[in-house]
Amino acid sequence: MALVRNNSSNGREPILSPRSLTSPRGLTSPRPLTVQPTQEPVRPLANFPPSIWADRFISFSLDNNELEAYANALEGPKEAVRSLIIDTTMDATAKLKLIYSVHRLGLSYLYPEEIDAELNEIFKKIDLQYYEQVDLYTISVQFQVFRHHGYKLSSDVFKKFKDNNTGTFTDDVTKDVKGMLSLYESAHLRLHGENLLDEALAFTEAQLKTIVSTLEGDLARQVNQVLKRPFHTGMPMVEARLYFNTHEEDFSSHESVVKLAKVHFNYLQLQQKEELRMVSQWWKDMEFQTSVPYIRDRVPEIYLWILGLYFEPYYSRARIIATKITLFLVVLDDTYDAYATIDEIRSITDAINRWEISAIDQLPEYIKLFYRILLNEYDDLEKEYSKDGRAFSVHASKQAFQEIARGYLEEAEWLHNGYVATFPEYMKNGLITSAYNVISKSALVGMGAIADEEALAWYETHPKILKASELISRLQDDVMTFQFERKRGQSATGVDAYIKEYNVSEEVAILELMKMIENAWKDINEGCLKPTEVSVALLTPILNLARMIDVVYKFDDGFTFPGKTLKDYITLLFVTPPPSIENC
Ligand SMILES: CC(C)=CCC/C(C)=C/CC/C(C)=C/COP(=O)(O)OP(=O)(O)O
Repeated sequence: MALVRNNSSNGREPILSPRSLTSPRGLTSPRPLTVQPTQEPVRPLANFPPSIWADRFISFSLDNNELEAYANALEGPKEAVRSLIIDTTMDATAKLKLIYSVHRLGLSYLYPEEIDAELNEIFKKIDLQYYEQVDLYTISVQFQVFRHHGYKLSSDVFKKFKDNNTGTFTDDVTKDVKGMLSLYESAHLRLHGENLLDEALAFTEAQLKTIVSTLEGDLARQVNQVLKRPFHTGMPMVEARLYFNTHEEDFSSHESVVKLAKVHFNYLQLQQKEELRMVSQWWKDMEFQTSVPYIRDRVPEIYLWILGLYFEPYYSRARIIATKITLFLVVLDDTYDAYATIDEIRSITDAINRWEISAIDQLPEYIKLFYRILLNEYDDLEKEYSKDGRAFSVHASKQAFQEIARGYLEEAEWLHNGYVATFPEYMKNGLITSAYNVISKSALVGMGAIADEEALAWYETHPKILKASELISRLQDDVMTFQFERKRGQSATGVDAYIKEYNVSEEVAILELMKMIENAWKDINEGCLKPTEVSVALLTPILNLARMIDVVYKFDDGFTFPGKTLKDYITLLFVTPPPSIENC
């Protein structure tokens, strides 16, 4: 949340214009609108920057023949890469490098069993003595490839790079830029107690920053890229495109990998542009831009966020559902933070908890259309998923939505009463308002058979990895937005709660919260190691939610002001043509 508090009504258009009362889905207001000459209350308007994209993505027109042609073109290289992965004549070092590249290019979901079988076989036979003979780059790649896939290769493999006398890293490390870069990537996979990796991260970061301006070509691009964001905390789809552009030497010897990556990028871009068109059209048809014009109008940004959770083609329906529900969250969050009065917030929260259309009468005019659409969308989902016995996931999403409304109300009550919560109190509510419980549960709705009742039951236990992802979301957002929130008179942030609780300076509070975020990342890394509590397919969206917070909030409030990172990412994925497949 950002921008300066603005208490004037600002000469805005009436919130609910007659046009906004009808929609193609028959969402007509039950009563004719009579304009009451009531006095407009003081509202905490934020004047959010408008959408950068306007209707740009609505005009896309999918050519199904083209999509099908790409789908067919995938088959050949897909099988050729499969043959490489299971090739018994390839030595373990080459095999691990291949699997590393396949993973970084976003292709490992095509071969889950083959890759696991290969890694399992190699991991069983690993002799730590082997690592005494090999260079830093090779060790780092192997360390990452094992940890990416849940195998806990010991961080002791890096021990030999530390000088026992000085306790620092050896000169050989400093001279090996590629090795350092790869060690830096590896260190982000650290677990609790892996002090060597904590030190390696600080050391390599400082070294790479010192030398980056002296480098040229791909190496310079790679180092700049990793310093901005290492693979492990990035958005998988974007990381795949960047890796393809700057690490060609890693995989160019395998022609089928190059070809597969190219066709795959082209296929996915078409599919995703169509999905983005669908949600953009829906948003326009639902007339949110006119009924709730005070919110952050961020359809491509929210679609990107959800694409960050899962990009696999078979989650297309899941992405559409999760995007719509997350857009509902934006409406709710901005209504509570940047428009409604406290009485209106109480009544909206009550209506969301009653969840029945008759509750619409208690709502202020401006939010009635939203309420109707919210109930309709969930009704449609319930009908759609009841057919195959999956309505339980829709109910879980709805309950989480009701819970977050109560969480937002709690924040609003604190603010209304001028109360700064204790830190534990803040965090209890803050994990709810992180929105990640709603989003992760909503993400399950369209995922199909793997998101069964057992999977949901695991989510309901509020596992450590989910808590960690929520904590990262809540605190990374707070650290980047608390100054703006304060300016707007919003003091419900973790930074203020921490300062009050522990009577420390702002700097100390921020450092402590950053440490909590680091520890939460270690929890996530541990939760992704074998044996995992649930399947990797269910864990990955939770890991990816944490990654998306890093993407959006690492440098600034990238959601309120999406003109930097998110604009670049949206441009790269949905505007810039993917690598050409001519001559493939
Ligand atoms: C909290 C957070 C980063 C959530 C991310 C998940 C997500 C996409 C939620 C939808 C609503 C949203 C964009 C909240 C962040 O804005 P904000 O900074 O105004 O959130 P706040 O009002 O909860 O601080």
